Amino acid sequence: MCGIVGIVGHSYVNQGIYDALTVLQHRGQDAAGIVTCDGDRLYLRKDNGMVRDVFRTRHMRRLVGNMGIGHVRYPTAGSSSSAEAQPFYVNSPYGITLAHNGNLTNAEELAEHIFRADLRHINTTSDSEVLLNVFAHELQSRGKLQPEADDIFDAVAAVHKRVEGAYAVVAMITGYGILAFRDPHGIRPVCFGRKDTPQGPEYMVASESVALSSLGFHLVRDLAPGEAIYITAEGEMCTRQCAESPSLHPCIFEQVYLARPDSIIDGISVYKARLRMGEKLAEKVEREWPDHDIDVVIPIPDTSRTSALQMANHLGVKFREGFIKNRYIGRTFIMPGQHQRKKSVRQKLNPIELEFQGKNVLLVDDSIVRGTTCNEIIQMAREAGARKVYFASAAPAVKFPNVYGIDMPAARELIAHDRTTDEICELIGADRLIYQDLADLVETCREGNPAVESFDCSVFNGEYLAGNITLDYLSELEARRSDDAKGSSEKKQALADNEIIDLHNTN
Ligand SMILES: O=P(O)(O)OC[C@H]1O[C@H](OP(=O)(O)OP(=O)(O)O)[C@H](O)[C@@H]1O
Ligand SMILES: NC(=O)CC[C@H](N)C(=O)O
Ligand SMILES: [Mg+2]
Repeated sequence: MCGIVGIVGHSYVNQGIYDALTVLQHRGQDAAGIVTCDGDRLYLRKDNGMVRDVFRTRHMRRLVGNMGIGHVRYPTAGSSSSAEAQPFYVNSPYGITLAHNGNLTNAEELAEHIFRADLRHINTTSDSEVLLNVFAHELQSRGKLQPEADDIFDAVAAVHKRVEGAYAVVAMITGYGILAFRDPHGIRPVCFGRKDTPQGPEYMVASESVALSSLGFHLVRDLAPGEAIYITAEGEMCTRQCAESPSLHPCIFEQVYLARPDSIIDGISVYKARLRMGEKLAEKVEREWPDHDIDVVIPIPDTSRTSALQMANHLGVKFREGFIKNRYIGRTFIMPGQHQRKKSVRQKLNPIELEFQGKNVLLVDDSIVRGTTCNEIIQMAREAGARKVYFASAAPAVKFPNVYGIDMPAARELIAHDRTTDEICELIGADRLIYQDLADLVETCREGNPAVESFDCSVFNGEYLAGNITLDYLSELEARRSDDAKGSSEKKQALADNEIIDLHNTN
């Protein structure tokens, strides 16, 4: 779940893209990049790190031009080397740069085919570089000296036929315009907005609507599954459906954890969906535990705050901020290694002891994935003097790997995989554990937009709608990307860090 952004404006877009990336920082903390286009020249800056660290004033000054795209990365394929920071670039045809949120499930076959049949060289292990080369090949094969919107949309249609998995993409065609498209299952989000200026309209595409509103663009709508939008450098905009049988199955984990609460995704206010998650969870407690003895509801900051607040309201129990978050530490779940994630929970959250002493506390989190957070937090609550520590998750048990852009590659790393709720409860050291039911979670999200008939719930139910996800695929993914596997490839990554073969990257 990286963050993508693209702007076509009437003045330099560097600051706007930078600002949008800071708003999307919660979607990826590993690397950031911006490429801008001025006439027929591109200017690129990308590196590992948070947005504020990657772009210094000197870089910003050199990112000139009235259109550009940007990316914040949370790796789900390849390595976390700076060589795989995005946007990626190919020089032919026209010069194309591309940034991608999602994960291709047939990247290996495609890479092989691109080399053998399309005679294109891929220099990294990133699936996004593969995607760029498939698109470039398809656009090149239209054979036009000057591409028009229909040529570009035809190339997207051909990409949809070759590529499997999840992809929300923004790409820039040097000198011509900016393109964005969404996979035919609409798994990862992407929306577009417009701002009217005295010089004419400006357009922006982004992973989440919050990036648009914070830059003064109004949300026009989400891209439909399979749909593409093309905005020329002159500011003309058109859209086209490029997939043969599109159907919308947005990732439900965006609503649970990934997205900011102030975003609206596929017509669903994330904030309201999270409020409803809290309400449903409270109803479950009332149903299954009518004589509960909870004294206080305490959220695990940040993401669970909205659900926990509503849960407490509904139960008629006090809501208290029992953990204070160090605002300078990012999200722990999207950090690359288990050691770092574990250490960060303690650095990030600190208890206010008086809220725990002698009380039966209900700790509420949005989800339990590896169990890193709840393990530490329950221990901290006990150390702070809690009498009983109950734990509730606004999402159901995460039991299956994700293959669509969330880095959960190994079932055995998931605390709920092959375990009952009682077993998990014991393992995390809670006095009671309550999970949301999947049907309830789906209802809380659908209520926001009943037109969304189905969600990608694969991490909860193991049903993979896009791509051919076999047991072999999953075990191969686990072997390649589990924490152990990533650890052993660290040395290779360090070497790769010095191997960017790309546009001149501003130092
Ligand atoms: O079971 P785990 O593997 O620990 O994963 C789940 C936890 O990770 C996330 O928090 P994170 O710190 O990433 O972000 P937040 O501050 O937005 O809650 C999520 O909100 C849960 O708290
Ligand atoms: N989280 C994502 O969307 C990742 C995009 C891409 N698969 C990468 O690893 O760079
Ligand atoms: Mg959290």
